Amino acid sequence: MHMLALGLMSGTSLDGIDAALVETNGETVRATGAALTIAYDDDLRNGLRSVLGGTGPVAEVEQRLTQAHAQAVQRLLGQAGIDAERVGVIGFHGHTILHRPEQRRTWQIGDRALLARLTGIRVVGDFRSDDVAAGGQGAPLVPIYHAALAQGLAAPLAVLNLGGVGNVTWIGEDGVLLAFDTGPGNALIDDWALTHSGRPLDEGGALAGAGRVDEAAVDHFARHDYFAAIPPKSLDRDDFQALAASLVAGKGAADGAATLTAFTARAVAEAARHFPAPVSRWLVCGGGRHNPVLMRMLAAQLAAPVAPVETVGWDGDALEAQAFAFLAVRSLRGLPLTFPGTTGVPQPLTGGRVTVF
Ligand SMILES: Nc1ncnc2c1ncn2[C@@H]1O[C@H](COP(=O)(O)OP(=O)(O)OP(=O)(O)O)[C@@H](O)[C@H]1O
Ligand SMILES: CC(=O)N[C@H]1[C@@H]2OC[C@@H](O2)[C@@H](O)[C@@H]1O[C@H](C)C(=O)O
Repeated sequence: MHMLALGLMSGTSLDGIDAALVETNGETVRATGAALTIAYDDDLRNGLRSVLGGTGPVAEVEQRLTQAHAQAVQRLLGQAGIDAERVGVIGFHGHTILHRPEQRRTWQIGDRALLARLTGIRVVGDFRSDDVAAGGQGAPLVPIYHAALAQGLAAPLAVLNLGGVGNVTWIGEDGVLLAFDTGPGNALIDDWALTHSGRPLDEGGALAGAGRVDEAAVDHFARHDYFAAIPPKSLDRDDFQALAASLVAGKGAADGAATLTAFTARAVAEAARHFPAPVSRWLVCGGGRHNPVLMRMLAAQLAAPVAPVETVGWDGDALEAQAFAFLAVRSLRGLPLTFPGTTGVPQPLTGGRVTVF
């Protein structure tokens, strides 16, 4: 049975909370509804930064983060004119502060019971733990949603998400999936922009567009073991931070931004080498598709056409939040969230924990 579900995602780029409504039975999507993003205020963003890695005032930041999510729910429902009683479930990803699947650890903060109490809606969260406990990568989780949306499109195709980290879903004929994190998405570019321009992102790729790419640095970057490793594989937000920082140290603002942007594009090109068969096109979602310099670099490096997901009628800003609505419904129904081809888990596996208010 289809139900109205509300998905919430606080992504690795630390830009804010995405919230979206979806009508789904966890297998097909009948309709997507309203969506919004609430940017973090500096206090909460700094609070989140201070607990990355799993240390610092985690409990206090978790409470503030959960309250901000409750406000996102109220605002979305207010804007859409929908009563909370009509929403069957909230899919609450929380915020990843630690991701070490090789140690069978992944940690998303977010207080399900508090969110359920504040909204009066049952909440599914903790989507990654069961997968990691079973030996999976715990990420990416969105591929099964990509596959649901892509029903009817010509395969093979690739759906690329450029958030803080990049991840890709290769969808073959008969819906076969291979998915993994590609490398850095926007996080390195954002951090560089903040340090060198005082702004939390390279708006429109303005900095990168004015700079020159250091191709030798890009080649060096591409020799990192991660790119040759056979997928599935996943990353923490800052896994490439030290390497990237050393490769752009001493560069001017524009050249550094150009080179970091080229790292992201090259990581995607390296990812394509692992595909079982070439794709007919790349559909791009996530904030990175708003960066025209990054999109141009991708188009120059990839063999198939590259376009934002809007070309096929999807909403590239709301897609991850929609996915957690979809995954929450799958969780309630006991349907698997992860698969050998998406996280490397030995068998298709259910996941998520439900809390009723
Ligand atoms: N107009 C723009 N110009 C350049 N970059 C942009 C623009 N808009 C968004 N971005 C980039 O997209 C990022 C946000 O992307 P998104 O919301 O997809 O990330 P996320 O969901 O937090 O991450 P993840 O998918 O890793 O969880 C911003 O931090 C910024 O780097
Ligand atoms: C551990 C974690 O939170 N990973 C995020 C991150 O951001 C992008 C990429 O790295 C992806 O693996 C994942 O998020 C999306 C929503 C996913 O699981 O599909």
